Formats: sequence, C-alpha cells, structure tokens
Amino acid sequence: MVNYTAIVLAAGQGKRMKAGKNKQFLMLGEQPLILHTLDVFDSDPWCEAIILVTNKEETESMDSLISTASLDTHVTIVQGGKERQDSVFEGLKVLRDEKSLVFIHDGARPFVEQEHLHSLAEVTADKGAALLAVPVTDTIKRRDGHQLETLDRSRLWAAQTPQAFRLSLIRRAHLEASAQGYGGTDDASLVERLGEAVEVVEGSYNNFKLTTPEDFDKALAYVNQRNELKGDDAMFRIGQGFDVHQLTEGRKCIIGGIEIPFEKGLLGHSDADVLLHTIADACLGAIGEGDIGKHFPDTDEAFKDADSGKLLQHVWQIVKQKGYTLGNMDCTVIAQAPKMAPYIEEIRANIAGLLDVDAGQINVKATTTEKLGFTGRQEGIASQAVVLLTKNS
Ligand SMILES: Nc1ccn([C@@H]2O[C@H](COP(=O)(O)OP(=O)(O)OP(=O)(O)O)[C@@H](O)[C@H]2O)c(=O)n1
Ligand SMILES: C[C@](O)(CO)[C@H](O)COP(=O)(O)O
Repeated sequence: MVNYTAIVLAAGQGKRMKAGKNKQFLMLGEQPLILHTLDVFDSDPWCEAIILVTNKEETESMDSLISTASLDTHVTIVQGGKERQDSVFEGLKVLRDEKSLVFIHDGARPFVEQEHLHSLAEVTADKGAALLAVPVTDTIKRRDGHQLETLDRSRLWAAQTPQAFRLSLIRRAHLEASAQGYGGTDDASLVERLGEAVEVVEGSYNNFKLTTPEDFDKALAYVNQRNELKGDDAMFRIGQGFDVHQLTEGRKCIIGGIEIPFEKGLLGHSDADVLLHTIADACLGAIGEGDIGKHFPDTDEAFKDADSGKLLQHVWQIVKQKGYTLGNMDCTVIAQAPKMAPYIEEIRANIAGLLDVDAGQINVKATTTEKLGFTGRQEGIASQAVVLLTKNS
C-alpha cells in the first residue's frame, strides 16, 4: 500500500459547460459531480486525506455539501486562485511532509478507477513524478493559417489527472513556474520544465474531463448505466429460494399448486406447497423484502391451510408494485417420490397462470437424491428456485 494525499480541484467556473454555474455542483444522477469525484478517493484505502480546492464564494456551499456526504476520509477545504495553477498552489500550501506523495486531480474527472490510482501511486513512489494518460485516438494536426502539419500520433498521449508527485518536487516546480511567469495547463508540464522525468501510466478513456455539455450528457449516460445494475431501481434483480416440508400421512401432496396422488402429503401451517413457497421466497429475496415467514407468519390463524397460490399472488403484487416483472425462473423439486415428471408441465402452466406470465419464462425440473438424506428416505420434499426480475421501462 502506497499512501497519498489528493488535491481535488473545484475552483473553476465551468464556463465551457455553459450551465450558468460552476459545473461541480451540477447533479450527475443522484448527486453533484464533485461528490462523485470525492467518492472515488474516499473509497480508496490508499488515500489518507483530501484537500478540496474551491472558490471563495462557494466555500460555504461546498462545506455544507461535504457535511451531508458522509465521507470517511478527512476533507480540508482550501480557497483556490484565478487560474488552475494558482488553485493547485493554494492546495500545496497546506501540505507539510515533503517526502509524501500528492495526487493532483480535476474535480471534473469523476470516473478515475482505483486500479489506475494504485498503479500511479506505485510508479510515483519509485520515480517521483507520474501522470495518467491515454494514447490519442484521433489524428492530430497543427494548424498555422492554411498550413497544416500532421503530428506523429504514435508518440502522442492525452494527459489526464491525477498527476502525482513527491511533494518537494511539485512544490519546487510551482515556485519556479510562478517566478518565471509560466502558466501551464497541467502540473506535469511544470516539472518537465525543470528537466525532470515524468512517467506515463496508461489510464482509461473513461477518465474523461467534463468540460462541455456533450461531456456532461456522456457522463450522465455512464452514471445511469452504472445505476441500472444496482439498488431499488436496478434493471435486473435476482433472488433465490429454498424450502423443505415434511412428508406425513393424512395430508394432501400439493406441489406447484397441483395435487399429486401419493400415499403421504406435505405437513405445514398452510397447504405446505413447498414449490410455491420457494418461488415466493425467491421473489421476495429479489426485491429485498425478506421471506414468506415475514409476510405470512405461521402463528397467524389467517394462513392456516392457506392456498399457497394465493400467497404467491400476493407476493407477486408486491413485486409488480415495485415495477418489476419476471425475466425467468428456474426451479428444482427434490423428491425421491412421488415421481414428478408426469406433473411438470401442469405445474409450469399453473405457475404461469398465477403470475400471468408465459410458461416459457418458467422452468420446473425434479431430481431425487439417490435415496440419500431426508429426501432420499422420503421423510420430506425440498425445493430450490432462482428468479430473475426485470424493471418495467
Ligand atoms: N482557477 C481554477 C480553474 C480550474 N480549476 C479546476 O480545475 C479543473 C480542470 O479545469 P476545467 O475543466 O478547465 O474547469 P473550469 O475551469 O471550471 O472550466 P472552464 O475552463 O470551462 O471555465 C476543474 O475541476 C476546475 O474546477 C480550479 O480549481 N481553479
Ligand atoms: C490537467 C488537465 O486535465 C489534463 O488534461 C487539463 O490540462 C486541464 O485543462 P483545462 O484547460 O483546465 O481544461
């Protein structure tokens, strides 16, 4: 582990974004742009502290934003300067340990990945200066009036941030640049001017800077796509269920809503339909709503001998209210006996009817356990199910 301090720059005006305010405060999905960027460093265990450089006029609003963000890493807010370089210099002023590593990062680059932060830290610990960059993919032309020159693309890299340095080196580079009145568009260029080597660590094209409205649209699509895979609004949710009921004489053997002729039946508070209970559990699991025990307690007389088809339909209403529908489900009945094969299609059609979906979305299969265990001894029947739910658009 190589520790570093991150200086995150947010003191610009975001003029090219044309949003009428500093782009750092624009909502990118569920939170402002700057919080996405801070989250990256907050969740990196190698990052020891964050220096957030902000506008004088925005210090208060940035401060209250941070206080609502529940970040674990300590954030010091510093007032920036007129140009980006001035803002970096203000950030450097609060650091003391000259041997430590400092990462300088644009607040407007929220998608930097942790593996690249770590590669950068390791290279910088060894070499003293490094930056993330990607090979340019366009052909680059230098234009002088009507005269064009095509540059050799094989040697061209698009510089990103973070740019990382030993503190003593980047402080010296900034002092020198300021003494000479040199203004660079990045920090590495100031170190290059000292004649010092700066290593290139290949990053990702995802680590783009949000500069124009088009960049913002691209970032929003990226964030939405990421969110589709998680949380209450996820496009897909998966759940699994498992249940067992004891086989006993004097009870009906109801599996998947179909009464199967057999010398024994399943014991339970309700009709003990092991398969429908399993499916209900898988559905509740997928939407994060616990299990059927929570919704239909076996201490409640209302559910005595209850038709499990009705219970499953109740669960399915909850699923639908949350905006989900069935992708598909796959179930296994684990029974030594009765023989399930003759009933599988009827069960499948019954479940499809209960949920008002196509039978093709449902697979039901059965297995014995080769006479092993409690199912093999015909003491009980078990079942398993996995359910994939998809969000209605
Ligand atoms: N005086 C400045 C200028 C810029 N930045 C920061 O440096 C990063 C990169 O700069 P850029 O994308 O150019 O942001 P802005 O300066 O805000 O944008 P613009 O040039 O369009 O006004 C941004 O996170 C920006 O907030 C800064 O901290 N202080
Ligand atoms: C530092 C930087 O992000 C590297 O690509 C870039 O140079 C910042 O430039 P800007 O003029 O502030 O957009």
